[in-house]
Amino acid sequence: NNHCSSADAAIVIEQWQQVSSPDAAAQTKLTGGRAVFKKLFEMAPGAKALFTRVNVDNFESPEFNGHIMRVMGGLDVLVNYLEDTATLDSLLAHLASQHAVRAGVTKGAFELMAKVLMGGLPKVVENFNPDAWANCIVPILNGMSAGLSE
Ligand code: HEM
Repeated sequence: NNHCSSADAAIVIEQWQQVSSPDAAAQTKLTGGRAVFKKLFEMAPGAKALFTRVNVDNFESPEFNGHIMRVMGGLDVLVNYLEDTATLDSLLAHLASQHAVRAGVTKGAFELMAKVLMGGLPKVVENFNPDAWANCIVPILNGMSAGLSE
């Protein structure tokens, strides 16, 4: 499949450690994830309604915290599998099917998420390498949104 080169993958995996290492993760994943969703809803206010079930109206509720950590945990697994593209594709196919059953989730929302991540990550990752990240993140988000409507 069209994933990033192993050189790009190595950079991204190494830089992701700054966000996801065990001592950083408990806070950065939650606060970073919150920032991502806040920005996403600013850019696409209509998307908020998709998350009613996980109590999006109470942005710091246990339910929405749980949702954020499922998403960030998912992203963590994907990034760490960038160099094993067969397993990566299997993970992406599973996530794609989990999103396909949620009415209203579109490809466009995933494109927006890519933009939000590319805008936010430089704030928490030192020496952020935009090319490597774009090369790796875009195929991941495309893979997860495969089969969704535009
Ligand atoms: C980095 C990108 C993303 C990752 C890794 C990700 C991952 C996940 C995971 C792991 C779940 C929980 C699945 C389950 O337990 O059933 C989930 C649920 C969900 N995701 Fe995503 N997601 C991402 C982006 C998005 C985007 C861009 C949207 C649309 C705006 C979206 C919409 C949803 C919805 C509506 C749910 C169900 C929430 C609920 O439990 O009611 N996701 N996502």
